[in-house]
Amino acid sequence: MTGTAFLEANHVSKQIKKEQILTDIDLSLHKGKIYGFRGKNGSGKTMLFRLLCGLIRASKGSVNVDGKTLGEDISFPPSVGVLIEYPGFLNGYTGFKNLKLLAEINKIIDDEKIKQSIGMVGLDPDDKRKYRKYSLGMKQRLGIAQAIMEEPELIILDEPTNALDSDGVEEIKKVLLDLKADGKCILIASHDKEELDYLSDEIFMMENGKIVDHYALEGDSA
Ligand SMILES: Nc1ncnc2c1ncn2[C@@H]1O[C@H](COP(=O)(O)OP(=O)(O)OP(=O)(O)O)[C@@H](O)[C@H]1O
Repeated sequence: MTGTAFLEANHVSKQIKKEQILTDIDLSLHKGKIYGFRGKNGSGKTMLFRLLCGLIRASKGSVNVDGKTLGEDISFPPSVGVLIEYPGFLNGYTGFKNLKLLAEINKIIDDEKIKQSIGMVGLDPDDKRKYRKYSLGMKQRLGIAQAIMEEPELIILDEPTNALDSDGVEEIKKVLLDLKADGKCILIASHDKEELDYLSDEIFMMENGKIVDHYALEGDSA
């Protein structure tokens, strides 16, 4: 693909103690695309995502976002939405209140935008139930709303459709394709080959912390 990549990983490796977790990862990812990451449990998808969003640092190599190097020019990508494992939502607050607390960190969106994001993932923004009463699927939807509410340029989602019923999966697929059409750079890890193939422009296959295959999907939903 021509043009400057939005997110680049250059020979990235990660070692924790003696264990080699990621080895020589190269990525060149663009805006307006969805990238799917597939691999067995423990193949390194989550660790790679942590690294790309600045939560951990590479042992070797570098990650650049929009031309800036993580850990040198910037600590975190300037505009990123992340869903990795279970977000630390507070049990005693509603979904809206949880997102409002998080929105107060950056202060770039108002209540209306929070409610709109909650609605986009198929939840009721005015639901008075506390987070502890949410089903697993509702928690997952709220996690996605949290990741997209500030309209970040880079969206990193680890298993976004986990725990969702088939309606939920369809809703989230549509949300992700709309975000792609808006020019976001979207990374998704999933075990579901069919879902990943449907959404993605390119697939990265991971095995033992390495990218063992990388291919573009023809005739995707773009
Ligand atoms: N904090 C840690 N310290 C040391 N090793 C870790 C740590 N976290 C994960 N690992 C190891 O890193 C490897 C990659 O794990 P990772 O969670 O990235 O895999 P994954 O592809 O996301 O798996 P899954 O599909 O189960 O989510 C595994 O071998 C795991 O045991």
